[in-house]
Amino acid sequence: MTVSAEDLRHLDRCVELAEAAVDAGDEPFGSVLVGPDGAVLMEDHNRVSAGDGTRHPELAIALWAAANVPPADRAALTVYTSGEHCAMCSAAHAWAGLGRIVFATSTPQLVAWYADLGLPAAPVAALRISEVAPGLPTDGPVDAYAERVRALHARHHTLM
Ligand SMILES: Nc1ccnc(=O)[nH]1
Repeated sequence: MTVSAEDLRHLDRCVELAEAAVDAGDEPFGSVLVGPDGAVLMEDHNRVSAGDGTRHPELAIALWAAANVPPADRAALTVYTSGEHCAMCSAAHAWAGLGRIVFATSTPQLVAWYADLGLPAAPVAALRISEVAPGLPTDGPVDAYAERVRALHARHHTLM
C-alpha cells in the first residue's frame, strides 16, 4: 500500500505520543491502534523508565487487542508507530493476528542514530518487521519524520 493522508494523520499522533514519552522520561516511541472505520481504539507511548524494558507501546497494543478484540476482527486493525516494531513487538503483533503496520521511522534509522549518539546497541537484534513476521503488510519509513524523531532520541539521551 501507499501512505495516505489519513495514515499521516495517525503517524503525526504517534510522534506526539513519542514527544510525551520523552517529557515523562521514557524513550521516544508512540503507537496507535486504528479500526477499519478509522476509529482510534487505543494509543500508548513507551514506559520503560521505571525499569521494565518490555513496556513498549506496540506490545501494549498487541496485548490489549488480544484481550479485547475477537480474533476474527484483528487482521482488519492497523497499528501506526513512530518507530518500526522491534522483534519482541513484531512477534506479539503477529501472534495476536493484527494487520497492517505503518511506521514513521525504521529500525536501520534507529540503529544509525544510536551509533551517532555513541550509545550501545539494543540488547535485541535489530531485525526488521519483515524478517520476524514476513506475511504482514507494512509501510514506512516516511522521510518527513526522520529529523523530528532523530531529535527526540538525541533529547532523551542527553536528558538522561
Ligand atoms: N519500536 C520500538 C523500539 C523500541 N522501543 C519501543 O518502545 N518501540
